[in-house]
Parts: sequence; structure tokens; C-alpha cells
Amino acid sequence: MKKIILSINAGSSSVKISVYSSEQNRDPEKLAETQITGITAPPAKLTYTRRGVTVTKNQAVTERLETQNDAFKVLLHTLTEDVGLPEIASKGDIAIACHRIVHGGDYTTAQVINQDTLHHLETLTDLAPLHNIKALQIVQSCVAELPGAANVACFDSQFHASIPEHIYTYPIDPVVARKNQLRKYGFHGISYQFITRAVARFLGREPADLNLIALHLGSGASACAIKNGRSWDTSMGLTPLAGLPGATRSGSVDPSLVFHYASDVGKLSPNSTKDLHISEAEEILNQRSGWAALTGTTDFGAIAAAPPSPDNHAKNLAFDLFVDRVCAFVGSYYVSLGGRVDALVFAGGIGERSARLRAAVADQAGCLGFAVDGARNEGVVAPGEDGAKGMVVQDVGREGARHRTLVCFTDEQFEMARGCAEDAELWT
Ligand SMILES: Nc1ncnc2c1ncn2[C@@H]1O[C@H](COP(=O)(O)OP(=O)(O)O)[C@@H](O)[C@H]1O
Ligand SMILES: CC(=O)OP(=O)(O)O
Ligand SMILES: [Mg+2]
Repeated sequence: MKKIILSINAGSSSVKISVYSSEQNRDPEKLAETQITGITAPPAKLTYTRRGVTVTKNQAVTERLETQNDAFKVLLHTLTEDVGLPEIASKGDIAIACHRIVHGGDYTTAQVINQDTLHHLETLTDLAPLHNIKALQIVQSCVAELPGAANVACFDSQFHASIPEHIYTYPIDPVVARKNQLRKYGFHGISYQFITRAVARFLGREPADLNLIALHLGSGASACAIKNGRSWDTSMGLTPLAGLPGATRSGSVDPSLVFHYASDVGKLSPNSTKDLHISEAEEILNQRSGWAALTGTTDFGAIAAAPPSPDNHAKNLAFDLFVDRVCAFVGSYYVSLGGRVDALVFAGGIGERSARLRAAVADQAGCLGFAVDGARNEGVVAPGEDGAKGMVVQDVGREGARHRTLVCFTDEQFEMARGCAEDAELWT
């Protein structure tokens, strides 16, 4: 029996939805994909592709989008009102709605959402302030608007359940750490799981034999050391703030910095709500830092496009700073994997689209044996873009380089839908 799966990915700057027709234990077949990007850099843009054909591309959204849930409603309307997509002519046609929930706390597997799971997830909202509450608002919309659908929570943290204790432990009082569950969780795991499978297939290897340094570089950016197909270490931590800088996030800084930034940083921000308690400190580091603070734009495309010149000092600085921070993880993970690295993999909006960033990182990491080929690197094409047949994984490495360098067009929505197709609980 076929079921329609709606796979919903609420990122910090975007909402992406893919619609699949799926059978149990089969790869889901994509019917349509729609997304609103640039929610943090208005006007947001809507793109809609149905059966591989672009219906709308980067159309400015006229509705006011306060939250990811507002974007979700526009996208759901786009899908259900499209006469070319009769499979979901009625909302009742949607059997499964799967949701990317960034922080899953101690959940190590996807969960069918009921009142208990929802309540437990609500307790985690403060740990992923740019994400969890927005995704949970979308879950509530689905409960209200798609009464026939089972809602499934897929966690960005679950792929990192394999990180060993000496890596996930913070050197703080263990009693407090245990009581408050203060440890490295790690995020972007749905993406890293997709990347692991896709690269294994591309290289003709079993995931269990694969070691990768994977970089998911989007509005939020992270690195992951993948050892024998499982997460060994990752740059995000207790929350998605740690590690690399992002569109509005500082990434790792000296933890004392925030007390020197402003007085009263411990007080609740006026932007806190009944459901989200965010301190001034968290707001400064999560929402008022990163590319927005350094350059005034959250669009890394604009930063990477600025040619080196004194007139572009802020953008050039942001670019160089990012290369430096990314390479610090590449070097560190190279050592923790003992130099047995099958590939350096670029993914996420920046990793997939910025040839300049890839070249700069590979050049800086050249001493480890990574190198890109200019033409291959510039020639990367997104799968399905403008009718092009770009592959999910593309080799951008230079002939003869000691290690491979790849680009992977990650697909979190597919990875979540695939998990649902394999979840027996959803098919009885
Ligand atoms: N051509 C480009 N070059 C570099 N970066 C780009 C380009 N196009 C988009 N981006 C970056 O990709 C980011 C979005 O990445 P994505 O992974 O889709 O984000 P999200 O974290 O919301 O899931 C944008 O914020 C933008 O900075
Ligand atoms: C975890 C995270 O930062 O996600 P995104 O990059 O989608 O904002
Ligand atoms: Mg994302």
C-alpha cells in the first residue's frame, strides 16, 4: 500500500517541504518539493518544483512571515491548491507528516508524536532557541490541519548518539552535568546520515567502512568526523551555538566573552515568550552575531561574491574567518580519524553553492592531502536545477590528490521520509 509522506524541515532561515509517495521498506518517490528561504533576510523567496519541473523559482513572498510556521502555512497551501498535484488534492491524503526537530535530548530514535512526546520536547525548547519551538509550532499546525496524519519527530541529534563518552563529556562538575543533562549532543545529524549513505553509495563502499570529514555549512554550520559510518565527533554541542559561526550565530567564543559584552546579560531577553526563555546572552550569541553582525547580511552568497578589496573589508574578513574556523575542525578531525579519511565532504547551502569557499578550505587543508580541481569545483550543478541532471554526490577533487574532496547535495527531507518508510509502527 502506498502512503503520502510530507517531510518538513524547519531550518533557522528556511522551511523546506518534500512530498513523497512511499511503500514500506522502499525508497520514497519524490512528487514535489517546495521551500521558502531567506526568512531572516526578507523578502523571503519561494521555490516550487513538481515532478522535477520548476513551477516557481525564488518568487518573493508577499505574505508577512513572522515565524517558520507562517512559512509552513504558505507552503502547505501551495501544495494542496496545486491542481497538478492531485495526490494531495485533499489534506486527508497525507498519511504521515515527519518533522525535523533539532534537539531531541535523550531520544536516540525517531518518535511518533503523542501528547507525552510533545510535552517532553517542549522542555527542550530553550536548548535550541532558533529551532525547536518553531518546529513544534509546525507540529501543532499539522495536528490541527491534518487530522488524518501520523506526526513523526526525527531528531537532528540522534545520529550523534554514537559519540564516545570522552568526546561528549564537558569537563565540569559531573553531578551538575548529569542532573542538568549538560553534554555534547550535536546537530545536523539527519543531514550527516544522508551524506554517509550517499557517499558510501558513490564510492561503492559499505557505510560501516567509511571515514569522512563532513561539513554541513548553511545558516547554521557544523563539522562532523564520521568513523566507520557513525558520528565520532561534531562541532555543535549542548546547543547548536557551539563550533562554527553561522548567519546570526557566533559559534564558539571564549565563554567569558559574553559577560564583557554587556551588563545584565543573564537577564531574560524582552523577546522571551511564555514558551521560550532566552537570556540576553543567548540572544546576543544566537541572533545578533555571525555574518549579520560582521557584515550586515545573513547571505553568505553575498559575502563570498565580494572580491578582495579594502572596500569589502567586512565581507572579506567574514570569509577568511570562516575558512579559518572550518579548517580548524578539518585539522582536528583529521587527527582524531588517524589520517584515515576517505573524503572531505561539503554540504548545506554554502557547502553546495560556494565554489570559492570550497577552494579556499581545500587550499588551506592542502598540507593534509586535499585539493580541488578548478573546473570540477566551478562546474558543480544542483540535482534537478534548471532541468540539469546534477548528481547528488559530485567529485571536485584534483586528480592524484591523496584524499577525495566531494560535494553532497544533502536532503534531510528524503532521509526523514526514508526513515518513516522503514518504521514498521507506521505501516500496521
Ligand atoms: N550561491 C551561494 N553561495 C554561498 N552561499 C550561499 C549561496 N546561496 C545560498 N547560500 C547560503 O546558504 C544559506 C542557506 O543554507 P541552508 O542549508 O539552506 O540553510 P538552513 O540553515 O536554513 O537550512 C544561506 O543563508 C546563504 O548564506
Ligand atoms: C542545527 C542547525 O543549526 O540547523 P540549521 O542550519 O538548519 O539552522
Ligand atoms: Mg538546514
